Amino acid sequence: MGSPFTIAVKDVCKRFPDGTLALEGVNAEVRAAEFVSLVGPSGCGKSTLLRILAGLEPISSGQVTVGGFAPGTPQARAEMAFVFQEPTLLPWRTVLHNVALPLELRGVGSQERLARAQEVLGLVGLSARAGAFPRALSGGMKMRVSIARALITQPKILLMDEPFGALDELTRQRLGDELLSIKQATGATVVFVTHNMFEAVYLSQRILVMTPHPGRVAEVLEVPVAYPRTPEFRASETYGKLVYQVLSVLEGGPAVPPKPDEVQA
Ligand SMILES: Nc1ncnc2c1ncn2[C@@H]1O[C@H](COP(=O)(O)OP(=O)(O)OP(=O)(O)O)[C@@H](O)[C@H]1O
Repeated sequence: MGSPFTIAVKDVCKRFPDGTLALEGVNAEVRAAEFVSLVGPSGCGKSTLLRILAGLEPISSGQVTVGGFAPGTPQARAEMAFVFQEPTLLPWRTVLHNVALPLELRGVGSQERLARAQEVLGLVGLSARAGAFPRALSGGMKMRVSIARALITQPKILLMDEPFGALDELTRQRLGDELLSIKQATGATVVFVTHNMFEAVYLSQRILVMTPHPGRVAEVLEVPVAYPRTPEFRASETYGKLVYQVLSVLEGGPAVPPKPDEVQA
């Protein structure tokens, strides 16, 4: 997947036409191949920020670059894919043809796009269901299809808006592990919106904690634990302390990091 790719958000404000000030003075940077989560209470502007990065929403002031390009430009769009909370699959198409759709829209020939669709279905463990229709899939499987569809264009950046929000805890954890494997295999940069602090700590290298009215980045927390993350990490004291740290910032308290000797390698 290649060249370094970074997201830079400088002093961004977003006011909607009805006057709502959704974001004010937001600064953020995402390094190439980094996994960054956006967390914060409902209405703090997480989805708005993600939609701005995707070029789906204009900013009112400030500066945003995605891999050096303005969001929404063909160059920026070519490098990213968006995964929503709802898998939004076309019910009349098989899994394979849903996954192949982005390549079809780019004019890639049938043989090549179906071969690539098979490949990415393998990445999400769904090769055996290529011929199934969405109605025959569980919620977790539908989300895997949605992720495969996002991966088929080999995006350098994956923007994910609460992708596992509608799933049960176990499926959520499994998909989280799969997502980290995919991220490691593809070198993709991931920006991930979640309400779940445990999920944010488990998956991320850094967490941007946002606060509302207007939406701001209150704190940037490092998760100083190397990949691969393991079930032991979930059971560790470090994990609990990091989650507590995020919650503390959300409640307006200090971001007291765990002491270095408490952090696992
Ligand atoms: N199209 C819109 N027009 C006006 N206001 C909007 C629009 N979209 C979002 N907002 C407002 O902007 C603020 C941020 O919304 P946003 O959806 O980004 O928050 P969020 O942190 O993603 O919330 P949630 O966790 O509930 O999804 C909220 O006050 C919301 O009501």
